[in-house]
Amino acid sequence: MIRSLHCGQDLKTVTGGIGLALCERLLSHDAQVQLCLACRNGQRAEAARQALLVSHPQAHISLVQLDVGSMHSVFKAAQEVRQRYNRLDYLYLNAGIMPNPQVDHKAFYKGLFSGKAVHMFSTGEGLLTQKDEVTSDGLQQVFATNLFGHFILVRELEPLLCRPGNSSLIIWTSSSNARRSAFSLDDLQHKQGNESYSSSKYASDLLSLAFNRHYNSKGLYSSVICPGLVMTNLTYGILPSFFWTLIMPIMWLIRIFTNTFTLTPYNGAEALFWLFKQKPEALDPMAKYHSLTSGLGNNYTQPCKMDIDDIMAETLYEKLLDLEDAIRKKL
Ligand SMILES: NC(=O)C1=CN([C@@H]2O[C@H](COP(=O)(O)OP(=O)(O)OC[C@H]3O[C@@H](n4cnc5c(N)ncnc54)[C@H](OP(=O)(O)O)[C@@H]3O)[C@@H](O)[C@H]2O)C=CC1
Ligand SMILES: CC(C)CCC[C@@H](C)[C@H]1CC[C@H]2C3=C(CC[C@]12C)[C@@]1(C)CCC(=O)C[C@@H]1CC3
Repeated sequence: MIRSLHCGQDLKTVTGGIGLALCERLLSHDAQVQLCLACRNGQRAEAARQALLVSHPQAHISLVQLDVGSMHSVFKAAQEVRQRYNRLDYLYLNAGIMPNPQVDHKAFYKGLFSGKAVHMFSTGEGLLTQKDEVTSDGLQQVFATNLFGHFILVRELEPLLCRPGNSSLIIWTSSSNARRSAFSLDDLQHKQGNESYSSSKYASDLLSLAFNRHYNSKGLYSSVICPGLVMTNLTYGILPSFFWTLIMPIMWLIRIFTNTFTLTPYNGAEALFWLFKQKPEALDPMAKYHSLTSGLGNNYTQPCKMDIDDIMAETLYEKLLDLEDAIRKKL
């Protein structure tokens, strides 16, 4: 029996985000798959469950309450999952936020004529800043939600993920916006800067590598994906949805030059779905798996080497273990 836990699967809009599209795709592929949706809002989680049951009435879908940005909630959710299940084959770490995003319009127009327009469109580099906040645990909110809550969750679910003779896979939804220069080992939480999103996603790339180094011998593997640019609540927070709808023909045009404009949650979930069909042992720990959509609308997954190294990954891992100790003492 395959069991799969997904963090951040709420149905917020009619279309839902990448997580919900993944659930649809998994159930269409294998109606027997058992899904456990870990969501912060009970009502929206139930709405997502009902939406999935409409197209897959026999599906096994359970819910667990989880606010991945709150460490108390992470410990409680992990305990609940441990009580309910004795194994997990896949853990999708998909929940992510980009609070108060600001677009640098000047940089955008400059970038258009710089000869680096394709790179700018595929990564958003230099275009976005965010304003972060502090959680009740005293952590930076983006760091806590996009990275640290997931780290604690994996550590707490270790007995279900590490089983002799069986391999399991954790899958991080990272981003093409992850950039080494936005991240500092001396400022893990990105207290000092205004690119907390990029920093947290780069940290998840590093952490995935560290997890592979520490857990492969126990049968646990970790992979990283990038969904491309997808129209979801996250992107509607950057520019209003009517604006994105208005410029849709321009985005289809840009897609001819950069296949990273996947645009729909279904397309964005391509790499998440592709990984589900792979043998964890065969995956490259240094690769980020990109969901891509061609100008003609065909989806495919392509690995791309990440700008990461073992020493940085190990240092990050050690620092997160120290922070875990401190949080455990506080709670
Ligand atoms: N859209 C895009 O272009 C890109 C997205 N990504 C990444 O894809 C992932 C999915 O985002 P996407 O579907 O686009 O955006 P959405 O905003 O639609 O989905 C994000 C999901 O994360 C959940 N979430 C956020 N904070 C928490 C929390 N504290 N606890 C539990 N769940 C939480 C949200 O739940 P709720 O409904 O309660 O808000 C929501 O279900 C994110 O990690 C994002 O960074 C990466 C590259 C590009
Ligand atoms: C004509 C339009 C396409 C103009 C839109 C300009 C920018 C707002 C966008 C260009 C590239 C986009 C991008 C993202 C957000 C919006 C853009 C900056 C992300 C950073 C969103 C979150 C991610 O994880 C990666 C995306 C990369 C590309």
